[in-house]
Amino acid sequence: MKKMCKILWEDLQEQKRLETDNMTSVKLPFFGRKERIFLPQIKNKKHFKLSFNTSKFRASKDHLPLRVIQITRKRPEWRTEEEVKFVQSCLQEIESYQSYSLRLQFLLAKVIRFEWFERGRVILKKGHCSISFYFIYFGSVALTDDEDGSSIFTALYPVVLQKGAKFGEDSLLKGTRRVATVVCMEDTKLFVVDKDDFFAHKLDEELQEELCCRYNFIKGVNFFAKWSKRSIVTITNSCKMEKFHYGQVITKDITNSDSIILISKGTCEILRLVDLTACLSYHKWVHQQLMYLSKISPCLTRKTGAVGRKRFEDFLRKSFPVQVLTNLKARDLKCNMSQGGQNVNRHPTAARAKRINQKLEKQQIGGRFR
Ligand SMILES: Nc1ncnc2c1ncn2[C@@H]1O[C@@H]2COP(=O)(O)O[C@H]2[C@H]1O
Repeated sequence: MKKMCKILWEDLQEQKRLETDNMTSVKLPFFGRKERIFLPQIKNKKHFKLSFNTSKFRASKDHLPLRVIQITRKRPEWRTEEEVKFVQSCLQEIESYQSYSLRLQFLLAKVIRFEWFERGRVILKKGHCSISFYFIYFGSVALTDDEDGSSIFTALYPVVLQKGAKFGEDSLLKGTRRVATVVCMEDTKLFVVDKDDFFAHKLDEELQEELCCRYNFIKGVNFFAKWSKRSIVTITNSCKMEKFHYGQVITKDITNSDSIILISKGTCEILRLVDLTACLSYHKWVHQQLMYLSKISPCLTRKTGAVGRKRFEDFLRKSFPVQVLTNLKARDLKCNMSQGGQNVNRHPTAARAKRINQKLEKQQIGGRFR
């Protein structure tokens, strides 16, 4: 609101100035500062109309809700659970933060605070004691070996950490000194976790426990059996835990993914679409199955009058267990039902699809014996 008033006031001042300069005699398409308030074609003074340039008020990429800043200014014990959850949801923008378990994310959101540094500002110095660690919400920082960080803007290939990264955690956990100087490459928004809060809220224990669990799990996977301890520790520190609920698609196309997925708990199905239209043995097999089907229920082929392809598709649909192809079936069902003029949810859940499917199958069976 303040911003809006300020812009209006500035532009009204501009209008007055232009009016005194006999602006009406000059054809000026813009009124005031053109990027702020736009005045459509001034022809008649009576039709002066102020209109807002909405792009000026659109949330920018680095936008952080004011409420988050207000909450993180409070002492950890004064933050309510709802506030902490709100901060946690906003911090999902930060990739390195996402790598923690939900429990740790919550604990971090309880103690985290916001800081903003301008370009060129040294955040921490090499050799100093570690008192906090940082998440980059927006901007970038560079690492250097010299204590004052002066070489950063002249170095050819500085190590740069971008939005989403974190730094300073290792020395805080190990109680060692800083191994590098960190300088802002641009105006940078950071979330900071202080050592005192970190240990007071037993985040170190939580973190160690989580890392230990991850390490043991990764070590137990056959694929990593021959990997060195150091490599496994590196993976442990860089991997991220994610939870998926029943029926949720983990990834649509794993071949395009740049990560590998390890299942620590539960099961998932991997569906592969294979084009068998040119495969003779497959057609032979289908033919055999259809022959068999027509033997055990001859009315099916005679009564439906369906063409081979339709019968084949029906057969395929029924030949897989319901839970295996729930999603495909749901899609198929949606299509079938909308053709029949029935009203179906746009995204039926797996359970619902299963129920509808069973109902349909029952109807079909009933139909066959009528
Ligand atoms: N090569 C690197 N790549 C990424 N981060 C680094 C690298 N070297 C140092 N850091 C980070 O920079 C931080 C400097 O302070 P710390 O030693 O506390 O922790 C360090 C790491 O988090």
